[in-house]
Amino acid sequence: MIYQLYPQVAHPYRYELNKDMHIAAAHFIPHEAAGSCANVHGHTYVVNVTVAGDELDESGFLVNFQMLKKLIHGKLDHTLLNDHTDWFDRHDPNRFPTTEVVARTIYETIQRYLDTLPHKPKCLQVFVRETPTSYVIYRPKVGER
Ligand SMILES: Nc1nc2c(c(=O)[nH]1)N=C([C@H](O)[C@H](O)COP(=O)(O)OP(=O)(O)OP(=O)(O)O)CN2
Ligand SMILES: [Zn+2]
Repeated sequence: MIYQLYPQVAHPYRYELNKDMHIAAAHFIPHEAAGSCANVHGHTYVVNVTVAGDELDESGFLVNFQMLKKLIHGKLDHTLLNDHTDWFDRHDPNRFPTTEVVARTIYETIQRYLDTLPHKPKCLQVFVRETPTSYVIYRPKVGER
């Protein structure tokens, strides 16, 4: 159970929802600057996703919480992140499985799904905590949301 307060994002929308997920996964950062993190090791990632919009769908949902979980937890939980070559690439630093890239790629995955919905909700923030002392927030630029 996660009951954590996350940084707020200011927005003009009527509805905002947040979905928390715990993801147990391993990774390694394929670069010498990562030091010991270049070796395979594991985390329980704590992820919070913020979605907003003005309209609900025919179910009364902004977006189904279960769909957000399926898209992210369903793909990554109990996996080696580096194996997801559609998300990560050992030859491109913008696609190494760092906390920054994990947060951005979660955003991209969710927004791609939201873009298929007729009422067009927006993902405004993705919070990813990799360790008790390290987290990243990814937010799209104002013109993208
Ligand atoms: N900007 C980033 N720096 C580091 C990342 C990252 O994704 N982005 N990742 C790592 C390692 O993967 C590591 O798992 C996490 O690093 P760190 O916060 O140093 O973990 P510790 O638990 O050892 O932190 P302490 O505060 O020292 O206990 C490294 N850097
Ligand atoms: Zn790590």
